[in-house]
Amino acid sequence: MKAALTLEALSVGNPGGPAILSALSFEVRPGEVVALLGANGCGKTTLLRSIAGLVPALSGGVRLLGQAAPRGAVARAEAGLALAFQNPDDQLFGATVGEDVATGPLHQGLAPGEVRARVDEALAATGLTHLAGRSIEALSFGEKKRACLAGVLAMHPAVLLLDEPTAGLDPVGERETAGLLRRLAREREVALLVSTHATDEVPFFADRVAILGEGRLLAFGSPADVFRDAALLARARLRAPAVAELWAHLAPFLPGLGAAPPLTVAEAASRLLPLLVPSHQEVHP
Ligand SMILES: Nc1ncnc2c1ncn2[C@@H]1O[C@H](COP(=O)(O)OP(=O)(O)OP(=O)(O)O)[C@@H](O)[C@H]1O
Repeated sequence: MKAALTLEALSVGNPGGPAILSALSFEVRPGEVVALLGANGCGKTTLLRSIAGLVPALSGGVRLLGQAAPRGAVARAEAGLALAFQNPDDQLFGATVGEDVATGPLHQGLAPGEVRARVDEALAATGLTHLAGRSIEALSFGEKKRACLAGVLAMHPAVLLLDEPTAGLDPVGERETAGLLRRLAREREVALLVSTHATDEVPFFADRVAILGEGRLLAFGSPADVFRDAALLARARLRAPAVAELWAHLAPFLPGLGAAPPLTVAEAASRLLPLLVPSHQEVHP
């Protein structure tokens, strides 16, 4: 399958400054979610802004849907790419939530009925329908983050870049957003590149993980591969999901657990129950 987004030896930094990340090469396929992980200040936002065309690359290239990406943010948006900003105040300009979410579809030149349908759909997906008429200034931080997500969803992009979409969300909202990202990828074939510090959610939404650190791409692989590499995580100032850390503490004393830790509570439960309750499999086949 042709990649939706391809980075070719891309080096990025702030205008006039040195490279923050050098020679990054990886791709995101249609229907795939790639999580972008790395410590504070490693360059996740800089990378996403550069891919979106807001900051020129220092060297290397970006391909969108198989073509060299056009220059500049507007041309890249027209080519099917959207970025939801880390700081909602950088993105939200409409008077009300509904007006703000309509901005993208209106710029796309859609008919009024289609714009309304896109807005309704995006607000429902992000749990904001009841706030459609509320002024942007009156929103809580978490509501603003959801409004940012709704705004990019309404544009129906082929490639969606999300900068910490779950930051500031309540725990249920965090899990709901993880599910929404999964569905977007599966049902609409969107390619998603998502920067996040929500380590415990990554196994729920990401197919592959890009680990950034030391000014470069340290690793690119499945959540199982990267989260089971303790040396890699230490180098990148990251940790595995909490349930995998618990497993690592227990495994030396309970050989039956096996070495490869689970990444979700559900996976841990299904592996622990037969050990702790031998009759479990007969009772609950
Ligand atoms: N306008 C700017 N001018 C100079 N340096 C900047 C500018 N914006 C960001 N930086 C620096 O660039 C580096 C990368 O910042 P960036 O925001 O991309 O990191 P990040 O990985 O997204 O961090 P976080 O996890 O804290 O959001 C940081 O050291 C930051 O201080």
